[in-house]
Amino acid sequence: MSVIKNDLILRTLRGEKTERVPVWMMRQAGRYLPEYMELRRKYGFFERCQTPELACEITLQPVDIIGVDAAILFSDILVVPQAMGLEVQLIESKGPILPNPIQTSNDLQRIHIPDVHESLGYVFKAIELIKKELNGRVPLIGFAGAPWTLLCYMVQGKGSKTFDEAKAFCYQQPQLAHQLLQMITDTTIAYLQQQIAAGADTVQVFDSWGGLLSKADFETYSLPYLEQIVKAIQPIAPVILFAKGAWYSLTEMANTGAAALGIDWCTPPNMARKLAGEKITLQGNFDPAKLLSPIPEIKKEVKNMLQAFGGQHHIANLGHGILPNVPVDHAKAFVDTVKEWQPN
Ligand SMILES: Cc1c2[nH]c(c1CCC(=O)O)Cc1[nH]c(c(CCC(=O)O)c1C)Cc1[nH]c(c(CCC(=O)O)c1C)Cc1[nH]c(c(C)c1CCC(=O)O)C2
Repeated sequence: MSVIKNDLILRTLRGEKTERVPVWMMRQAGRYLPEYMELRRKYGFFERCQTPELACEITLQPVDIIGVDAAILFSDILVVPQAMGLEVQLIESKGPILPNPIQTSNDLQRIHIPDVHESLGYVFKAIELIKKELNGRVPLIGFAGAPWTLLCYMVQGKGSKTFDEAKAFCYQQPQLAHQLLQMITDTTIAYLQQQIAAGADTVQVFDSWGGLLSKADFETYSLPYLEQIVKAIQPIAPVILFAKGAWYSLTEMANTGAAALGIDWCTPPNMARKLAGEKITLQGNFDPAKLLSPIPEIKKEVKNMLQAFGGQHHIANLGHGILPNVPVDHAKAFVDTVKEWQPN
């Protein structure tokens, strides 16, 4: 194992003070990069995920091109439902499609808690390769979808603005919903443990649709499962919880013992800090669409964001994934501004 030269993110996650704020971007390996688009023309989405050499090459692209302080594994949250036995297709311009979603207790019989070595071994191989190629330049972030967000896709069968069918499933058949959430949680814990065993230095749990639930429902259908994941994983590697839109439960999420909480751009940094407490690291929260502003405007707004977080116990990031139409030099301006900034 090589020593990590730039370990700013890991030190920030441990709650240490650092000489500057570290930075990475959600979905940093993706369509705004011409180098990614070139591989996208040649290989299918899951082919890119399942071929360790391709996953490795794509993971390293933003490290080499944009200069971020961490790599994030190139994969997708939907490889977990796939490993559990559901068919997942990724249709260009339509997003994910699961042709046989879960709707009844019979449907639950079609899925299982997989042996992650067998069904997701390609991910661990990719991680080993990435660690070798990174050679300690920056840490590697592993990840998984939160059980609630995966349930959304597994029940709705496709992307949605409201995930109303997934919510109806929970409200009409709560017992079944909890059974499914527990199966996803057990799979996710084993999956993240093996990502860490393969070399991931930290992991992020993406609850992209957490904010679709009321506080009470978030604390029924999402939080207890996030808590199980944190309890199992935090003793072996720092966990970043990102529940987009679920600002109302930041206190409860901080109480899980996670190392860091992701914040979206609708949650002001001072409010997030008040709710989450003084100790925990906060990550975020630049509006991804603001990367479409002129570069001088991006620089000004990034500095405002950094000042609002105060310069310590903060990992600079977007408040959600980078948009495909962001010019590369705008993404680079975001990263460079963070790297150059010092608090007043
Ligand atoms: C909800 C969700 C998914 N996947 C993910 C989430 C949670 C984060 C979020 O809310 O954005 C997570 C994800 N997906 C991908 C990564 C790779 C690592 C990274 O760079 O952050 C990560 C961390 C690659 C991807 N996953 C996907 C792409 C685009 C595929 C392509 O067309 O090349 C990439 C680079 C496909 C995908 N995968 C998913 C959707 C809805 C889509 C289609 C919409 C879209 O294209 O953005 C499910």
